[in-house]
Amino acid sequence: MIQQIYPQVQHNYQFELNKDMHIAAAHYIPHEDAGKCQKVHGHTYFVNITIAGDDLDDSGFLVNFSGIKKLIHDRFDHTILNDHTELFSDKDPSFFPTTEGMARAVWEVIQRELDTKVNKPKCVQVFVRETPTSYVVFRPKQKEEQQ
Ligand SMILES: Nc1nc2c(c(=O)[nH]1)N=C([C@H](O)[C@H](O)COP(=O)(O)OP(=O)(O)OP(=O)(O)O)CN2
Ligand SMILES: [Zn+2]
Repeated sequence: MIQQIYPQVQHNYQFELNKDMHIAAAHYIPHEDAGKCQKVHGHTYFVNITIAGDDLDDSGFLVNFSGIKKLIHDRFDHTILNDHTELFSDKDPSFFPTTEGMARAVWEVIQRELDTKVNKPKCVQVFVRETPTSYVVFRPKQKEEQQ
């Protein structure tokens, strides 16, 4: 597992947890500007997910680390990202499976799950490294009532 320094996210929650994982997946970017990346190719994505909150659940967890891994790793590992048509589209550039698109998709899947929890944790940052030299950070827009 790569150990690295992550960009920090500002928040006022008392607890913050981070879960790292590797995901082996293939994709292609359906646009001529993507050059060689228009062809199907693979990456070992490195993903760091940051979740924060003030309240713990009945297990004393903000959220179970293994549940987070299951949700994301089991869904995407050894798949073709473009096949996840519930999250990505080959027609709408806003939903191409770019590094940006992957970071936002991971956030959406995680936050949807967190919204079902009684202690209401928030996913405050998703970091996705696609190659040794390229990464994206996704942070949700803050709503007025959030911290
Ligand atoms: N903003 C984005 N730009 C690019 C993306 C992307 O997802 N978002 N993706 C690609 C390619 O798919 C590729 O996987 C990554 O490109 P790049 O970092 O250029 O990869 P290299 O290994 O060739 O880069 P080096 O600078 O030689 O290390 C392209 N752009
Ligand atoms: Zn790629």
